[in-house]
Amino acid sequence: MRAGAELSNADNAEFQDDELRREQEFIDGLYARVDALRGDTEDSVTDALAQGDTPMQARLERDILVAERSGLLAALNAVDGSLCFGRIDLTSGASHHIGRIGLRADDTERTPILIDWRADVARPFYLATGHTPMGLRRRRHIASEGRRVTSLHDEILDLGDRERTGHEDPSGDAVLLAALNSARTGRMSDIVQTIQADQDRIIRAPHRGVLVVEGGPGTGKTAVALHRAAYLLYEHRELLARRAVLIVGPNPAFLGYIGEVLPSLGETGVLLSTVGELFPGVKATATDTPEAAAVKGRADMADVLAALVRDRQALPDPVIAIEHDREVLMLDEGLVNVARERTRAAKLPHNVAREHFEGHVLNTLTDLVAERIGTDPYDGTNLLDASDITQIRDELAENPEVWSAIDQLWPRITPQRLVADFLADPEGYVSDEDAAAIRRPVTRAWTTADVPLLDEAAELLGEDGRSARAAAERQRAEQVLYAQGVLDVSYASRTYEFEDKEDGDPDASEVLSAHDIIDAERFAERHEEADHRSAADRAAADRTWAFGHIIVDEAQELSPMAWRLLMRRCPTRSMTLVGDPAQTAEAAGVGSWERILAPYVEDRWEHTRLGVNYRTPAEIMDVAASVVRAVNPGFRPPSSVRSTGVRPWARATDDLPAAVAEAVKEMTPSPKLSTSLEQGGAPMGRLAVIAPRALHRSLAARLDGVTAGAEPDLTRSVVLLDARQSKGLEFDSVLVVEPGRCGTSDLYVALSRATQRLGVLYTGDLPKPLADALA
Ligand SMILES: Nc1ncnc2c1ncn2[C@@H]1O[C@H](COP(=O)(O)OP(=O)(O)OP(=O)(O)O)[C@@H](O)[C@H]1O
Repeated sequence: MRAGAELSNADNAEFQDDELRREQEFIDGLYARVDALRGDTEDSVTDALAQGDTPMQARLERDILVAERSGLLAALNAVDGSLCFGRIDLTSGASHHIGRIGLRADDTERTPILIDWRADVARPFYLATGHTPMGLRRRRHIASEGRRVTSLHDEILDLGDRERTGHEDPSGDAVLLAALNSARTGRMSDIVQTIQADQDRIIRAPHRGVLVVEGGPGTGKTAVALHRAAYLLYEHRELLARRAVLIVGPNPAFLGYIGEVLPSLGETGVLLSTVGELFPGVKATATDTPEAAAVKGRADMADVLAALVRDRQALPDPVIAIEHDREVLMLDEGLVNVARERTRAAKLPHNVAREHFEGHVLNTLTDLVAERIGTDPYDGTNLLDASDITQIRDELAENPEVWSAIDQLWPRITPQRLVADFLADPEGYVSDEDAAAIRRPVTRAWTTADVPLLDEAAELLGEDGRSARAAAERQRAEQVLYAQGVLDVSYASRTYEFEDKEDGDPDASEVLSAHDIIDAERFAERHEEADHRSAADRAAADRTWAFGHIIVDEAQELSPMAWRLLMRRCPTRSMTLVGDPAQTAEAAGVGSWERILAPYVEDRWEHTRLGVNYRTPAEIMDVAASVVRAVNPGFRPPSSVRSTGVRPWARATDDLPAAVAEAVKEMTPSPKLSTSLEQGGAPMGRLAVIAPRALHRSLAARLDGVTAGAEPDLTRSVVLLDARQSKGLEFDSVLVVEPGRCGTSDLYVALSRATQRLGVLYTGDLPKPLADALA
């Protein structure tokens, strides 16, 4: 580095090269440390796995070590090629390199050599400004390709400091703009190198309570939510590794799109899911009409389901006759009503309460029998003693007619049965119009809007204590069987060895086999303890799991019933909700955060806003905003951080498939562009054709290699989507087809997906706001 003297061009180039070389050397050292750590970790995993027949306890410890080390290995592998991206030089003379993970030197002090971006020490990298330098004199962004440093971008934060490196970036945003202008890959990438100050504050907001992050298209809500998950996992590692973080997204394609961000930050302990996947054992494969989804999502469905359950707790009409001991017992409405009210008073879920109801009915019938056979004809007193009564009760409990009456009056019900029956015959529980919207045959597959109903039903029904015990017993028996199988295998292999070595006489051996020291019961217990699935995997299989933190993306879309489900999964209410009310598509969605949250946290939640659009250039955002402004004149879209000078266009056509095919050719990278954008022969640019679903078949027929359907492959160069599917995604170029057939918010979403180019194709007339904006 030199003081700011004048340099010749040649001197300057050499000076810059020196600086680059020094940085490269340092980063080579970091990679050498990573390689060494990786080697050690791999060796310890291999050694542990090679410890064949160790005692059980040692084997458990080994499994834990393998799981932990494998996680570490995954993190080390994930950061390879993008380990270090920044450096801060402090006025104190210290300097720190910032990276995706933290590293320490292999010396006795274990000196930190790379600071994790989430550590407090790294914070000035994101927040310092010339106005508030936070003790920094310089911030450096380091750009790399793989392990090779390609350029340095320095910002001088202490204006009195005259030392220069030759890599000064006076605007301070070259790295950000390069990231925003880079070709899309079909997978979201992390933004760890260029997190902006307002985003950083949200990422590091305290863990407790509900935080709502609102912002228009492209303001980085999704990116911020994912980095917040990584930050919380770092800051509250112990709690969140145990309870896991749940990230809820609108559809599987979106989850695929964001799925690589957290692993690239070295974090894997997160469950990504749609609401439709949150009831273990059910996969939502069918689709509701918007009307049906809206009815099913309404908060009053909770009351409807509660009423359905109560109605299953029936009364005899007017009496059930039970043949017992050559007599007939009359179980009438009055008697059952008493048993039912006593059972209900316990306020237990229906299936759990069933045991109580059984008890009350058996007692009632016992009284009837005792009265008949035990009453003294002279003074009316009962001559039976306690053991007689117990015997009568036991005999009644053996009578299948008693059980058939109980099954009729208080049946065991599964959530699936309750919801399927309701949807097949909803009359009487909802209005005729709503019933017409949701009615469907019992056999149809589940939809996303059914899942919160199933979950609500599961809460109301609970698990019958007896069947829960039976299930636990079954599971235990399976484990014992499994353990028996393992022991048998070990026994068989022992015999084989002995036959070779000891002439087939097993008893001649001094080697103990597993059979000798442990039986299947004990082995099963050990096996149970050794459930080393990650918390995220266990959470995915457990409907009643309480997550440590929940992040909801596109939160504006969720129905009140979906919120009930999510709140049950997060009793601590540690949540981050991100969304944009202007992009609400679902009729079931709730219009205001107040209304969503009041039932759960009253007004105890934080609201924060992101106002800069990093995705959509100003030229495109103006067009997108015009659509919302037509219905809401006061609407203010987020301001775009860049403009490209490329104007969006609109063309009329009377042959849509031909016009789309032509436009797709124009909008996929030109040969000139593709030389710079191609990598490994595959064009980097991605184009989305966003068209009404009814046109997909005819359009796809004219587009070679296009990907479409419910879960399109977003890494392909041309993707065909409808507006709803495009939510949350982004592409280099977007072609919107027949905008007049989209609702306002869907069209706003579709028009705001492009990072570079937007074209519009239509038949007939262009909607007026678009015609004005594109004139
Ligand atoms: N600080 C940043 N540095 C680099 N890129 C950023 C930054 N913030 C956001 N981006 C990029 O801007 C784009 C939009 O971000 P993101 O998808 O998170 O926005 P969003 O608010 O969720 O948008 P939408 O509501 O339209 O889905 C992404 O490509 C993201 O990587």
